[in-house]
Amino acid sequence: MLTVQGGTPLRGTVSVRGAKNLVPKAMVASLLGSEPSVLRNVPGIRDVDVVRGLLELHGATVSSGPDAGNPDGELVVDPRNVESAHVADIDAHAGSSRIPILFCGPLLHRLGEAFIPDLGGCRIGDRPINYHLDVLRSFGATVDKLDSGIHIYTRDRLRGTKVQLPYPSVGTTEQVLLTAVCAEGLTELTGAAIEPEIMDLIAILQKMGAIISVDTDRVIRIEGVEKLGGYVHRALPDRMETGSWASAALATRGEIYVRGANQPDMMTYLNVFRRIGGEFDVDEDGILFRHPGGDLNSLVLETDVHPGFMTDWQQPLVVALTQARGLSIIHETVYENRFGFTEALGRMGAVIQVYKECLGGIPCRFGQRNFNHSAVVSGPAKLHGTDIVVPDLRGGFSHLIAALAAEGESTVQGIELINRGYENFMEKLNALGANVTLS
Ligand SMILES: CC(=O)N[C@H]1[C@@H](OP(=O)(O)OP(=O)(O)OC[C@H]2O[C@@H](n3ccc(=O)[nH]c3=O)[C@H](O)[C@@H]2O)O[C@H](CO)[C@@H](O)[C@@H]1O
Ligand SMILES: C=C(OP(=O)(O)O)C(=O)O
Repeated sequence: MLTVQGGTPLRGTVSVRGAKNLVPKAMVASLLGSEPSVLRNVPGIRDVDVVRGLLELHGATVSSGPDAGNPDGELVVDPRNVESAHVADIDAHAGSSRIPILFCGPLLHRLGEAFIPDLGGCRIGDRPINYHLDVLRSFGATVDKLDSGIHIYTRDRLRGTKVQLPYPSVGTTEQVLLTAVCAEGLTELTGAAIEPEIMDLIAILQKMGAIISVDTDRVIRIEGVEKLGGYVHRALPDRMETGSWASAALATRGEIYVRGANQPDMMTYLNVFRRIGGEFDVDEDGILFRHPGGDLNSLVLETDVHPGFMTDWQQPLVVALTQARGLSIIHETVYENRFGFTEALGRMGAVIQVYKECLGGIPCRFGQRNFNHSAVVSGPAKLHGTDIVVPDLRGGFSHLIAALAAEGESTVQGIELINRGYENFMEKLNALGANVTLS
């Protein structure tokens, strides 16, 4: 449990490393190669440990790692001895992250079959995998749902296909990429997601020998090749963590320099940060985020797929908006259930009302479907400490910064969930002058 004494502005420097939404997938991609791959800038987060464990279960050798002796966060994955799709304790990884579903393409190419445990990840909506399974079927694989997970297999080489996504799903776009690169012939994906982490994955696959073109209007074409090699790659920085610290600076009236932050990937966030009244300076090594003093501005915001405002930025920003003058309206259009964390904020004194209606310009998939996916925040609210149980990764970080912005003491339980996406967050909080103690 964490005890937080709030009310002190966070000031100082934190470093961000490779993106949680790229690094584990880059590790999976290494399974497609005939030689070892080297990934740099790997953060010490739980999602990386989970994928490392899965790769080792399948027979890959994973060496180095993000420890004190490895400041560059280098990870070497040697897939040459991968020979097992059905690993006895794969269920030990059930519920730990979303990544296991992305092992399908590489394992089908290498071994002709894959066993996928039940997936984890944040409980912020139903998170079905119907698009993934439809895509795998369309490449020619057979999908059997078992009590313990899913068995996917093929006797022949997978064939290129045409896929049209009903929604630009990040994971399904990655599923198509990781499967199509070694399938026979051409794959055309329309309605693709184009998040920066996907572009970085495409860069990795190209280094391995893949032929992938990203056309206009969310169309990606992949020409399958017979064989891929290894890669050497430095992962792009984590824009979700960058946005989280930026929101923490606003919420606590502080000033945080995020070393490693990359402006091009933060464009949309930075525009919103400036509209709220936040100030920032970009230099070669990172971005300095600061509270301007005085009042913040309220605003109307919709989350969306890239290049829109990313859903993973939403929860920490809501905490900052509790301190803005006036009414802010947030319409969450990516996940149907991402406002559960506001209940604890309400107990801390925030004034937040959630609505089932689409309170935004774009009617989204969740309108008329009974999901609380819009929120109205009224501020500025004086926050006070309370007892909190972390609900999910970003919700947990948001609770933490709310506790740091609040007057008095809070207790936060379940902080292990935060390790899934924030490297060394306790050390970083201490470096920023936060008054937090672990017991
Ligand atoms: C590990 C990782 O990279 N996670 C990110 C990834 O999640 P993830 O890849 O799981 O998110 P998706 O983009 O696939 O999901 C977007 C929407 O599509 C729906 N959907 C998705 C797949 C499917 O088969 N059927 C279906 O209906 C989902 O329920 C959701 O409403 O992208 C999200 C959107 O940027 C981010 O919030 C997550 O941090
Ligand atoms: C929703 C998130 O992640 P995941 O898809 O891994 O649950 C997130 O990082 O905010």
